[in-house]
Amino acid sequence: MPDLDEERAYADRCRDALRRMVAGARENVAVGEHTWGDRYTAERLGFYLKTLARDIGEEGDNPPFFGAIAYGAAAGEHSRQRYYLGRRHISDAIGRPPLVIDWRAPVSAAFYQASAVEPRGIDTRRRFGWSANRLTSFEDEHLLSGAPAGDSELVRREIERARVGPMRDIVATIQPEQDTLVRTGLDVSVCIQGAPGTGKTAVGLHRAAYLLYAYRSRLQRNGVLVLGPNRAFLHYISAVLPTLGEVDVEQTTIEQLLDREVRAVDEPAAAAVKHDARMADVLHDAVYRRIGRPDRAVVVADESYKWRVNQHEFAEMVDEIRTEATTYLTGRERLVARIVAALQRQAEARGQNCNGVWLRRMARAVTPYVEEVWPLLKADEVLASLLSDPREATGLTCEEQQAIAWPRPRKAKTARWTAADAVLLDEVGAVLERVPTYGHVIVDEAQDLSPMQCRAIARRSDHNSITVLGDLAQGTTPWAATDWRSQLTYLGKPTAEIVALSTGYRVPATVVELANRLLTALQVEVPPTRSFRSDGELTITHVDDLAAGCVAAVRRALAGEGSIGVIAADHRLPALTDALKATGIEFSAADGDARVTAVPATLAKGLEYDHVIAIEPAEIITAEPRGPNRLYVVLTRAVSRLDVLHHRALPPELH
Ligand SMILES: Nc1ncnc2c1ncn2[C@@H]1O[C@H](COP(=O)(O)OP(=O)(O)OP(=O)(O)O)[C@@H](O)[C@H]1O
Repeated sequence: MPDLDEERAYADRCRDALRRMVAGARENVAVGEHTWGDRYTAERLGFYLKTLARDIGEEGDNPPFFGAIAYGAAAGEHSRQRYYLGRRHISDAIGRPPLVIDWRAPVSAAFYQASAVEPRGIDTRRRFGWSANRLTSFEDEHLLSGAPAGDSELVRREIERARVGPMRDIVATIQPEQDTLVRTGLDVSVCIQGAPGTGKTAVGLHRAAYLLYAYRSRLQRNGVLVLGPNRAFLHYISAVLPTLGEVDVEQTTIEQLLDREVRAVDEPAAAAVKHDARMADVLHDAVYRRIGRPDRAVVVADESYKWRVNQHEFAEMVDEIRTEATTYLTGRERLVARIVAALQRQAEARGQNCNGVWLRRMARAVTPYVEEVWPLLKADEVLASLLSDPREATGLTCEEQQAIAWPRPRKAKTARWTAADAVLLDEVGAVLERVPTYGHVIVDEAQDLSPMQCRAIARRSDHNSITVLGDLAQGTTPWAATDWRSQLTYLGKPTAEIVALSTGYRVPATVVELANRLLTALQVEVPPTRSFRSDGELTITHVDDLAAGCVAAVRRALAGEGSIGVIAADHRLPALTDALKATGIEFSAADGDARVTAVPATLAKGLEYDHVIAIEPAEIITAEPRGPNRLYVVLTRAVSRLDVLHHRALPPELH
């Protein structure tokens, strides 16, 4: 294997080749703008090139490769071959073997999966250490020698490094159990139950990148959707996929996906009913109840003739289509078409020429008859009518009907929709007509979704696969799942495989041990986390004044490195941020990028900070019905250090 100087020379050669690739591609864009006439493609390519240019130019901290594998003599087609692995494929000439192979290529899988027990023909696995953009070291594992490999120091250092800024990719250090999930085929739906910091989000994002590489043409049309819990989370993860060269993945929240202006908040009792699975039948009924029975025949005058479908035949058509239609509006269109076809048969029997113009005229003429029995509906009108008078919702109890009833009837135009209404509107919309689907959907923090939200996701992945990521112990919504099988059923994938991850890469062992003590209070069956990390620090301090204690803790934390997150019950946070402001400490909100971030407990999910200052656990517990779960989330955000400050008594589990 080459020595360090030779590896550095190889890295320079790769950088030069990458620069030439960018220059060549840029030229292609310039040419493409004139010849393709496809502005979209040129734009996407331009965006891709900018990312590429930024990676090798401005950012400069993305090494061209992170690992290499050298095969032994008895490795078939790979015999004595050496491959370098990087975030992207690099080649210096067409027809020559690439200098660097994309981490997603089939040959790269061996880098992640090979072990001393199962070397897969690999003689040496080399991991490279970089500092900024300089190759500083490498570490070899000789897998064929049969000696058991110890833990890689470079992997440990990467996992234990202090965190700053947004989430980074983990391509250099993906662990074997994670790699298996990342490389699961496009046709397979999988559910990953993982304790905090086990890399669920990382696995989900890398799976998106892998699928786009391995199944690009199949995914080109429908795309990949990543759903996260809130904007702060999306901000945190937003850089990972672009760094991996994937800029076309839609990353959003379920609220943004449903795209409704939310102008009101439901009482808890109303929200509970609206998110209940029975609402699917209630809404289906509310739509299909509008279909009536014809009370007259269809009669259409056509020059000197009159074509007709008698009342009985008309009623039969309605009944038949009602049972076979996939959606309400296709049913309506089919009814029009069926009536027109009946008229056409009569007209043709009389020698009429039934061309396109004639057919369209007939369709217009029969529409008023259809409207009487199968009226055109809009989702917001259906829901406004139901919420104005929910007595027709026979699947609900009287109390439930009252809980969702508006105080006075309203029209759709003046309705002030809530977040739960947005989900119901989507459901009604789907009863009316099909929604477009994605090629693959990745759902993070899926334990928090209600049955109705799950259905909204299920219909967007109809006939396609999904990746479900979550942790039952971190469920904080009133409808949070307590078992995955039923959640998967609502998500339309009842038989998806459930895989558990329990090695935590974020939270150090001392902090994990504290958080694990809460598990018994959470009433869900999940294995406790095992931490990969033996470093880290935990302090629990009683303070007389929370705000003053917080300021002092932040000051101490600022003397070290890494990001700092102050997390407190939502109603406590303003007093703390006022105190930070008064002392001139700069900080940002949960979706900002300052070194200190002030985070309400309800937004902490999915985020992580090098140093977390968690304020008053007892208050976090009492702030909401699932307070213990929220506290579990808060305590597991720390990467290197957790300071717990309390004035009130600590919750008994934490003693
Ligand atoms: N193989 C790995 N190599 C390096 N870092 C890793 C690896 N796996 C996970 N991490 C890091 O551990 C941290 C936690 O990962 P991630 O946020 O994906 O976990 P999670 O299971 O989604 O956690 P939570 O449920 O608490 O949101 C991240 O900083 C991630 O980059």
